[in-house]
Amino acid sequence: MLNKVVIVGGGTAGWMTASYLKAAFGERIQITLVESGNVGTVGVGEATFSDIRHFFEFLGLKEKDWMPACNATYKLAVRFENWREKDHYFYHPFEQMRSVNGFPLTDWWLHQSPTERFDKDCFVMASVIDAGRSPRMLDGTLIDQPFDEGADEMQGLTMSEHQGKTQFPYAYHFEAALLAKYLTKYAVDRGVKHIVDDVKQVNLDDRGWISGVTTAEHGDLTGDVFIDCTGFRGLLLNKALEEPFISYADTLPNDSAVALQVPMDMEKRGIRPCTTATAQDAGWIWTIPLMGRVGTGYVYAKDYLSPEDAERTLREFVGPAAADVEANHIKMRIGRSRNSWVKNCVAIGLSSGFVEPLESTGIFFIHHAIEQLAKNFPGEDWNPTHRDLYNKAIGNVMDGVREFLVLHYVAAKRTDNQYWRDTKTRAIPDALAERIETWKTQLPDSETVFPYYHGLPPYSYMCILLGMGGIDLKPSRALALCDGSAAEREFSEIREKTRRLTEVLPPAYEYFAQHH
Ligand SMILES: Cc1cc2nc3c(=O)[nH]c(=O)nc-3n(C[C@H](O)[C@H](O)[C@H](O)COP(=O)(O)OP(=O)(O)OC[C@H]3O[C@@H](n4cnc5c(N)ncnc54)[C@H](O)[C@@H]3O)c2cc1C
Ligand SMILES: N[C@@H](Cc1c[nH]c2cc(Cl)ccc12)C(=O)O
Repeated sequence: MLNKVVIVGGGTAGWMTASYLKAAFGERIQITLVESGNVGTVGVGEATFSDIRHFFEFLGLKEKDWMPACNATYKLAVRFENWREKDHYFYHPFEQMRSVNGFPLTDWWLHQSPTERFDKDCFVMASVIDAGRSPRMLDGTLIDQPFDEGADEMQGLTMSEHQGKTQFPYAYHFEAALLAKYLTKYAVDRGVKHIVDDVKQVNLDDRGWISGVTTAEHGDLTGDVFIDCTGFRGLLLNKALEEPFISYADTLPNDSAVALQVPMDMEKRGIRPCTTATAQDAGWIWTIPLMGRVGTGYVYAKDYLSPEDAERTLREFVGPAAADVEANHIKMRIGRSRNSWVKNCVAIGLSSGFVEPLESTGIFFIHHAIEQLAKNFPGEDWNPTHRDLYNKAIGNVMDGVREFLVLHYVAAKRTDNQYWRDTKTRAIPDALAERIETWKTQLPDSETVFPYYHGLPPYSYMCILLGMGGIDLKPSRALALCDGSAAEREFSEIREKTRRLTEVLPPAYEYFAQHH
């Protein structure tokens, strides 16, 4: 039986993989994780998809177990500011899209336009976020939802099995370093062998498969399956096995980031329960509220802005609270490895691939890869079908997310400088150009978005198209022939529900002050 796994790298990818494989295979698998004491982790990665609750659930962890330990907060949406024009914002929320008479409510919105805010008209959460509320009452109940932790009929499903069935109403923000620490304990308590040392060499056998890795002080580590979680370095997959990296730079030019972790009194500041992405002259700034600090960073294209200017802009954006904080400058490798599983090596995390963090997809990619690895775990015959299925799934997830991100820039109305004008003339994936033409007269649905699982449902595309404002959209022609009264009732029910929820839900800070 293949049961000796060596994981190289102890960032979010390494520890999530170690924890999940232990939870999946228990004593029947031996895992050694080696991480360097000299090479640090990337040090960012704080916002998630809502799907990550399937990960914690798989590990048998409840919010109360891990959230306080990671200074975690709730994320109800991404809030996009200034992408259309100055002082404009809209939300991409975690909330199921309603349908009326077979048409998505956003289509009715284009037809009837109750107000100029599609997000507030079509979703309850937009106003709940504006009011700074927690989606849970102080006693922990999740308001107005058909499911909850532990009582969710979606338990035990993988992410792709879940998609389209229900939409959980929130995701999380957390401190990446604290999550890695939490998962280290989880994994080590369950038998994962933890070595802190530098891998100096990757050893190949006659067939070119990995036979072991040589460490500085712990000798050779041998195994059956090697997981490359070494981050942007791709030490095993890209360096030792020479698997090529396919860059997405031609369509997604942001290749750099500068990050600050700014301590703050959140009681005074309050918690806005969402990630904010504020458009800038050469990219955008993320703002992620955690308990005790705000994580922030400027994602930009080096062709348009120097690291010094990016840091200066970010510091001006944050204000005096960041004066004593050291900046973390990061060069991002955007794209994916041609194949993430080659021979007996599987790359997970930044070594497999990465797109800029605009929709918080990094940890989602890791989670997805781990689910796929567990499902396709190799047997002694190394049947290539498992590897091929895995590689297809990983390639599709990343290519699909790339299309979704490119759409943000194509659809953003801003054209006020060269950076933003270039977003309208740069090449985009062929299929996306065709899809956008379709969406101008028929909002995205499951037949017209990227056709393989990539984590984003059609309603996410609708939010970006409607919010960014640069593409002219028309409602379905058929709506002119339909009776619109049911849609009007739906809009007024949303208004009513919004009013009620913003009254009864507690402020997000108050909720965490009590629960952490
Ligand atoms: C600017 C930015 C913002 C991001 N924001 C988000 C976000 O909001 N949401 C999200 O989901 N994702 C985000 N991500 C992605 C997220 O940070 C990563 O997906 C996640 O941290 C996983 O990183 P990793 O574990 O692959 O690599 P790393 O954190 O880089 O870890 C690499 C590990 O490999 C080890 N290592 C390297 N070389 C050796 C060696 N020779 N020997 C032994 N060990 C070695 C290191 O010690 C380290 O432990 C962001 C990424 C960037 C760059
Ligand atoms: N499967 C994802 C899809 C998703 C639905 N809404 C959002 C909003 C944002 Cl900001 C990211 C992702 C998503 C999920 O449910 O998390």
